[in-house]
Amino acid sequence: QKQSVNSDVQSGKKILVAYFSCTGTTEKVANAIVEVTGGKPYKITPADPYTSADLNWKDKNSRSSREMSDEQSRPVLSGDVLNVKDYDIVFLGYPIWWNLCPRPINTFIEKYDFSGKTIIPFATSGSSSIINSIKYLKKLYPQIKWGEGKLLNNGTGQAKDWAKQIIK
Ligand SMILES: Cc1cc2nc3c(=O)[nH]c(=O)nc-3n(C[C@H](O)[C@H](O)[C@H](O)COP(=O)(O)O)c2cc1C
Repeated sequence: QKQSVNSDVQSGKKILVAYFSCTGTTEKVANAIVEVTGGKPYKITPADPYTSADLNWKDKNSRSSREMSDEQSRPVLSGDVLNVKDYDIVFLGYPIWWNLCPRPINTFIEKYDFSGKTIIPFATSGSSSIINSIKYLKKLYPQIKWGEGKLLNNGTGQAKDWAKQIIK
């Protein structure tokens, strides 16, 4: 699978770097990936922005806790409408929330038709791995070609090295 991603990029396919980030950590590595790939950045923007109270994982009733305990939760997004047809490969970045991707990522994937496209996930976290979140995405969205994802907790240098190696 990785082989075909590489040759797709070599043949000049267009790259989108879509990401969701509340406190800037994922955004930093997303920007590093943009720099290396020449892809178009796209910030996934919830219509209702997350406040720090919303992000309090110690509070069972906070917005993020309620959303993550509800598999059907799909927070509404705002922001520019994407023309997915313009892109062949999508890097998709998010913070790990409760060992998963945040629900706005599900809203994003379901809002557009990514069937047959390659999506390469990347994430940042406090310490959790990305593996469980990818397993869940593959299960929910088998029509998408999922590239090998990567946890990018070691900053922009790691992000650049990784992205370079994917498009080389
Ligand atoms: C609601 C919530 C849940 C989180 N759950 C986890 C988790 O399960 N494992 C983990 O390692 N980090 C967890 N974190 C920490 C974030 O993944 C980490 O701080 C991430 O880098 C934030 O990215 P951002 O600045 O792009 O929003 C959680 C953070 C929040 C706000």
